[in-house]
Amino acid sequence: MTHAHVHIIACGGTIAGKAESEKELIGYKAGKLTIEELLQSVPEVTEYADITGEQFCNMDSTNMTEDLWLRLARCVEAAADRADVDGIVITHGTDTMEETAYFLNLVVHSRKPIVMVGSMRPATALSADGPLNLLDAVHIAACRQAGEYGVLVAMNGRICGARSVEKTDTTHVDTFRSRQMGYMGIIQNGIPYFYQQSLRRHTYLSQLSCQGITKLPAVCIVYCYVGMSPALIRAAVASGVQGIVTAGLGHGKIPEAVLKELKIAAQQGIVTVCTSRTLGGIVSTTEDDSGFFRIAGDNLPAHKAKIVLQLALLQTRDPNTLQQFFDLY
Ligand SMILES: NC(=O)CC[C@H](N)C(=O)O
Repeated sequence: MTHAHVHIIACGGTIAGKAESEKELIGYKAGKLTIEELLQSVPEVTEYADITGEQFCNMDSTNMTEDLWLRLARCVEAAADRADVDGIVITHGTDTMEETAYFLNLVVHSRKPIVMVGSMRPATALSADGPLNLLDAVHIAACRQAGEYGVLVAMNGRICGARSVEKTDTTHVDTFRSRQMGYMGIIQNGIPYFYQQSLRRHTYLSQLSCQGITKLPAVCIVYCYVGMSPALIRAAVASGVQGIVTAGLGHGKIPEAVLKELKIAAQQGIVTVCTSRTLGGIVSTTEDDSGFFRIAGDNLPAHKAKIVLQLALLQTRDPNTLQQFFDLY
């Protein structure tokens, strides 16, 4: 049987992390091992696929930037366009993995498997979770069917979709979940099993794109809480944002004084997208008596709604048209 060719794009994170001792699970440096060293820790990968690798960056994903996202999207797309590549694995720090996964899910227009993977324990730890996670990710990327479901996150035996995946625990290995929508699949003993897929547009069906873009539109997130100052909105406007995503209360509610500032911002063409800090349920469209139209972020968390808004703003600034993107993606 001929092997699938899986190309690994390495970005760093804890999976490439090193600590002073094998007992040290927190005080370590992320992004230290190279892709070659990572692969040495799990030589079994070559039994299941022909592996090539490239070091895209080697960093703590806390410092991921939108500029790197644009470059990474091009790198992934270039790999996916290669006739000799069947699937792609991206190793990445877990802190921003859900954002990178969703960004790539929207802008990489490929039907080949794209699987993101990381670890919660550094490579030097007792019971490091990286090697098995990496082996699992390679198995999934070698499985043609996996390309149907958009960008996937494979961690701790679970397969999550990019739209719904969330990091739910600061340090535990069982941190990546899809609490609202459930896992897309499970990987057991090297075999991926799929149970569901997202009906929201992604990868080969996505009409969002960052092609030819050197900078994403500036959008910020404002978290709502008792005692918040409307000055936060004025500061955001002064910083030059084109849009503001609110992580609102309950059904996306925003304190009156803050809402007033958002209405003023709207007069300058700055759009507001409402999400909820509850991280569960849907925020639906609301228009108040003054005709101030707030875009509804659906059931996306603020940091994912921000990505949709940034990509949609590349195509339109009309709030009603922007809303349609949130209904589709
Ligand atoms: N478990 C991790 O990967 C977290 C380590 C680091 N902060 C990162 O995201 O790269």
